[in-house]
Amino acid sequence: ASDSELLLKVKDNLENYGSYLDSWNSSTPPCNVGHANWRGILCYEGKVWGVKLENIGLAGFIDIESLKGLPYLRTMSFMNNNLEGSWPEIHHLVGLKSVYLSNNKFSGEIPYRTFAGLQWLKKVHLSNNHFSGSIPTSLTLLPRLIELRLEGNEFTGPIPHFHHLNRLRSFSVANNQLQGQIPTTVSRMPISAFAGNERLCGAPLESCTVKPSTASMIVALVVVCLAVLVIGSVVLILHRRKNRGCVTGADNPPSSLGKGRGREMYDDNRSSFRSTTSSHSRRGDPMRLSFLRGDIDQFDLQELLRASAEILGSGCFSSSYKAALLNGPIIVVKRFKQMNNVGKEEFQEHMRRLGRLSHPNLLPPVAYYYRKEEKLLVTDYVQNGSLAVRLHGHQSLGEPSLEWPIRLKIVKGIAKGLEYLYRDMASLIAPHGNLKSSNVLLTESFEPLLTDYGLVPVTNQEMAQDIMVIYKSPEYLQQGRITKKTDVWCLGILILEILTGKFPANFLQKGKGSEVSLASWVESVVPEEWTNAVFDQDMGATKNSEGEMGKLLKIALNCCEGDVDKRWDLKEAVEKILEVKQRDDDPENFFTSFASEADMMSST
Ligand SMILES: Nc1ncnc2c1ncn2[C@@H]1O[C@H](COP(=O)(O)OP(=O)(O)OP(=O)(O)O)[C@@H](O)[C@H]1O
Repeated sequence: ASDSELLLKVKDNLENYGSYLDSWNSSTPPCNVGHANWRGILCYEGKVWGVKLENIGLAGFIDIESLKGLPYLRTMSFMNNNLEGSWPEIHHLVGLKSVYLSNNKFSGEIPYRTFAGLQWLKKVHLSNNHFSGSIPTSLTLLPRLIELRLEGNEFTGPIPHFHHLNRLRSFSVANNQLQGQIPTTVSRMPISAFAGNERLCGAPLESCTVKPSTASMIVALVVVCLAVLVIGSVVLILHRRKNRGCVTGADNPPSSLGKGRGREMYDDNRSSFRSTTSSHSRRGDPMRLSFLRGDIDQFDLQELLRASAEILGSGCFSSSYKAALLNGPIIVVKRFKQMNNVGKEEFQEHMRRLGRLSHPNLLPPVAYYYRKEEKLLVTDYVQNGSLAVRLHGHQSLGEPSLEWPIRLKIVKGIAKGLEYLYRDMASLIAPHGNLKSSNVLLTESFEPLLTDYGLVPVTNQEMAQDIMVIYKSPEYLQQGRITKKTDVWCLGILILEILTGKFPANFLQKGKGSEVSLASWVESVVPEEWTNAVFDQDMGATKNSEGEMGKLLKIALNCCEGDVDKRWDLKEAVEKILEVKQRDDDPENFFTSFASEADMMSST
């Protein structure tokens, strides 16, 4: 559809604009080069880059589906109107730099991932609406955020920990119902930014040493009891499966990986939390779930009690269960089988460390549970399942295979997530330790999320050697050592798997070099034959893209280099990966340059 058709649809869904939008009609395009024809439309070189409809008493709803079709849309303002209803899901407006919805009547919770991936977003103005629930945690990851105005809503819970606030010049969460300690990252803001939230404490407000009221103690007690019941049910379900043998994703042929397997098990193993809860709680085990993320009120524990558990898969290392809450998020509870040598303090400290990590390509744990013989990690459920299933199980699931642009996006996301782990878990020799396709999950927009990272220090050493991918590396198999470049080897093998569609035989190895590795097979084929013999035929290579595919394949081979001294380090590998383009003739990153020019013009 043309810009004009899309914007007319937007108009159709708005109400009460009177004659203000008379210029919005199909007789002229919204933009001519140099100027706008339509009122409230901002143009740049003949392209629609902004919609600004303020102070006109608008009602109706914002048709985001149509706005999605405007590739150059960078700013959107509907301030000072009468718009109501739930949060307009701006998640897909990926080029957006500013969003102004203040002084309307929007209400309800804002999905916590709604800002994920909106990497250009600088200004978010949502003040004086009726938004409720937690402040969405995805806001905390926006790298360019300079203005965040959330005052005058009904947000509850704590203020999340923001990561990129050096540039922030305008911030307010005043007049909400927030509570808890103000994170140090925002404590330099003026008192007025926090005013009107009775239960907030810590600098710049008063310190947090107030005695808890009786009411809050009762609430805390109820929450702990519910947590005990929920964990009881999960533990019981997990116990039932305890001795059913061990099948690692890594040791399995691709056909039995992931979703397909999960579905088979679903029928046999569907369990109700409620039915198992009561029997387990009678035994009165002292159990406590520790939450690592601020927005825990997303987990309504009473709802959890009514939820059903479904087995996603079970490996040597872990078994994963999906639990669907009635009106809330779907979560995954993962039980680890090989962590019983770790002391409580050490385990807790490590989990807190993992909980502090935050990056758009990581799936952080939400909560954990520690008992000597049981370790559970709770994470969000990720919609599109694992990369392993998408690569190897898509045919049996009747789903289309992944095209080259998506595969490249996945590789870049994995590289960025790994780079972050190397920076923030620098003390670990292998900051990931178990990078493989079943530990890469895909969001709805196929953004990859790394999981099961940073677990080497809390895993039993002798079992880790059988389970974790780093211990399949040439340096470990030949010299019994791992290095800072061992995760890079795992990355290389993973990229080969993504490009060839073949499951890496390396991971099947129990002993030394018993199988031809994926890397040596690729190396045995001459580059001229790569298009026909090496690249996954389902990837859709074209004359324009195969050169770039070849570049990525060479990068992977450099990462898989058996001689650790010659192997690239992570920094070099990531730099090279991020340089790969979708096509040989990619225009000089038009998107990026346009975005920064348009920003200079955005006076709003
Ligand atoms: N949060 C999640 N959302 C969606 N699917 C998940 C999630 N966590 C795990 N899975 C999927 O569930 C299945 C089982 O995962 P799990 O981590 O227990 O085993 P694995 O990765 O196959 O093997 P291993 O035990 O060696 O880690 C895998 O297909 C995995 O991709």
